[in-house]
Amino acid sequence: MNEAIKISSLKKSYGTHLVLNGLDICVRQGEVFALLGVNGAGKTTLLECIEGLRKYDSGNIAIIGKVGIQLQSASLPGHMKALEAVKLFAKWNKVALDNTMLGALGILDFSQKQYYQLSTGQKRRLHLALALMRNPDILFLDEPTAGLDVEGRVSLHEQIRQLKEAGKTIILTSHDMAEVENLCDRMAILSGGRISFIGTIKQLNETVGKHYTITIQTESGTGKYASDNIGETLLALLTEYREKGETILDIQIDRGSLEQHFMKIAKGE
Ligand SMILES: Nc1ncnc2c1ncn2[C@@H]1O[C@H](COP(=O)(O)OP(=O)(O)OP(=O)(O)O)[C@@H](O)[C@H]1O
Repeated sequence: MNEAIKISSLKKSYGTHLVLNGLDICVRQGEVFALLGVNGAGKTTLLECIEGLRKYDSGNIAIIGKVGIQLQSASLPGHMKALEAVKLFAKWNKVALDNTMLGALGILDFSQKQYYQLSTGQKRRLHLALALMRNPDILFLDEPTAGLDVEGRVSLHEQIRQLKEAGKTIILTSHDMAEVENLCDRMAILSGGRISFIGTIKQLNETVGKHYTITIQTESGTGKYASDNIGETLLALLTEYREKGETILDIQIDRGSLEQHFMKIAKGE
């Protein structure tokens, strides 16, 4: 598959604080790609470097296609009506209004409302519409569903899926693993200035999926055991408990949620 973005040896510091320490990432055309990491890991910094909004110290970023950006903390003048903003952006970009796109994003429902009157979800949809104005090939979404209720989230997910179907490459940051699992083809986890994992959800599960926690409850207490080989460990534990003459009351085997796996990798454990 062709590349939409190719990043090599990217470094960025704020003063003495090294935030991106030599990143190599390829994003393929037409995929939904997530950037993950704990607060302060450098996701926004990386996005802004790719978008050309922030200078980086060294390395290379190649972008193949037209870019649209939805910033995390975008804002418009409070008294500007939604439709006025849309018309202004269309004029700037020298494009005709795309009523189909505006209708699909639900902008026409609140087009006469002033910006300050819009809900968080309506603002997000408006900013997405503005980002789509130039009909970009590559779309950057910085935490697109943060602060949205369930309905807003579901509707934005549907819009992102439709944009993918229309052939767009989408790069988003998120803290929500369920969202990433639902929407994204691949992801990169940033940790300590480096990429600690890059791949699909399936590959993430395969990488970390063999770490089990076994909890065994007996009359004399509860024992917790970590294992990479569930069959062997369980057999050894059962034999040990039998030899000690302890009656097992309950056994629980926990494979860990995707969220837990992510946190371990993101924290560099
Ligand atoms: N303009 C700046 N000047 C100095 N330091 C900054 C600046 N912007 C970000 N940083 C620092 O760089 C690090 C990475 O910040 P960044 O916002 O890129 O992280 P993030 O992963 O997007 O975090 P979050 O999940 O909280 O949005 C943080 O330690 C932050 O304090």
